[in-house]
Amino acid sequence: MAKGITIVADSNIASLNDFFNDATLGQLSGQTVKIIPVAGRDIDAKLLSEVQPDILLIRSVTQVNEALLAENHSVQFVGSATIGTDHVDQDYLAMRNITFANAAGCSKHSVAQYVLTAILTIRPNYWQQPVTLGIIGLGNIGSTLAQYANDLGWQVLGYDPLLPSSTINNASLEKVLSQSNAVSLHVPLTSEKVDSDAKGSDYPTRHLINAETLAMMPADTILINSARGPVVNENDLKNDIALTGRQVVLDVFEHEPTVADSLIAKLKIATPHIAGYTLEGKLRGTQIIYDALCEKLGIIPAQSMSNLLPLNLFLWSELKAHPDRLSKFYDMMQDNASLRSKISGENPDKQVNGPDFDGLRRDYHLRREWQS
Ligand SMILES: NC(=O)c1ccc[n+]([C@@H]2O[C@H](COP(=O)([O-])OP(=O)(O)OC[C@H]3O[C@@H](n4cnc5c(N)ncnc54)[C@H](O)[C@@H]3O)[C@@H](O)[C@H]2O)c1
Ligand SMILES: O=C(O)[C@H](O)[C@H](O)COP(=O)(O)O
Repeated sequence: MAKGITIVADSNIASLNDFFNDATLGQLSGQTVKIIPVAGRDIDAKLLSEVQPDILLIRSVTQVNEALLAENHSVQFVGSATIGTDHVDQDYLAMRNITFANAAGCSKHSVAQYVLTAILTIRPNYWQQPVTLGIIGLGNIGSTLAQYANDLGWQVLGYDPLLPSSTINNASLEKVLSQSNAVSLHVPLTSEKVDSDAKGSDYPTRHLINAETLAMMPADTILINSARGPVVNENDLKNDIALTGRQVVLDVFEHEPTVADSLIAKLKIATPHIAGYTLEGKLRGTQIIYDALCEKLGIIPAQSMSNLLPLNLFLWSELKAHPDRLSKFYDMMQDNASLRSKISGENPDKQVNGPDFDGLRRDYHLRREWQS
């Protein structure tokens, strides 16, 4: 009897059992598949030492590094059903000869639609008037957002120092910040390169938005962060808002999953890291890591997300024709209210506690991604 395949997986990964089972993974070798679903923050070194799984499937809340895997000698594949990879020490995995896959691009449309919804919820007149949209980071999400902006006839000012100049990568950071009606952040979380450390960046994004860069932005320029919380220095942001009255939308937070009320109270819109949380975005994330695992195992994928998607009637073309239907496509203020309803405690420690923030994400009713 061939040894079975044991998988430890973040229980917040969409449709785990549909993608990872005897039929979808064991059809060649006759192997049985055992999935152990665990809350992402509870996947720890003790668990991996005791269970010794073959495969580890995670999302962004599990830090994958030497501390997690030092006592584990069985994992051969790590899949993160997310775009961001700042929670994974990829150099360590490579040194351990552990295959790694993330879900690049999986929720690019979902996040771009989140940003459009934020801007048009705050300023519905932007449906009809010329807008300059600043985009910092022009990869999968930033470039997708630029497509939607162009579709609305908006001008795009884009800044991405790691990509060649283009029709959207067309401005300095200063120009994007100083000449846009709204600025949206779509960069990975990276730190200063130290010596030959491959993990660092020549263009680090940690605290990219700080007192100096905020001062370059006119007071009425909207700022939206749906990238990673630490891209924005939150103390500097609070001071900027107090000074300028800036309208700011945050989906990610520097000290997530804890979020201080002293910050939330200053925000125009605050949501619990759900910009990518559509059914399509999450299923695509699972599909991509499933396909990568099949490639590792040398088998043909036997499951497709198309089998799992109900009819989707949300059409971007319809919304463009009927902007008044935006709240029926995505009522972002409901997510804003849900997060604010979780604020507890007494000043000066009023905050959203971590378990409540995580609960909002775990129980989130997945939106539908607008189809073109
Ligand atoms: N809030 C959410 O639900 C959510 C969902 C998906 C992704 N994200 C975050 O969004 C980030 C971006 O996603 P993506 O799919 O566009 O990633 P991507 O890797 O396709 O693109 C990121 C781009 O940022 C650029 N970049 C890097 N450093 C920069 C800097 N200092 N200044 C300007 N540009 C810089 C890179 O050159 C790249 O083109 C992810 O890394 C993830 O952290 C958040
Ligand atoms: O990087 C991404 O794909 C998104 O930020 C995603 O939402 C990760 O967050 P998670 O749902 O895994 O906590």
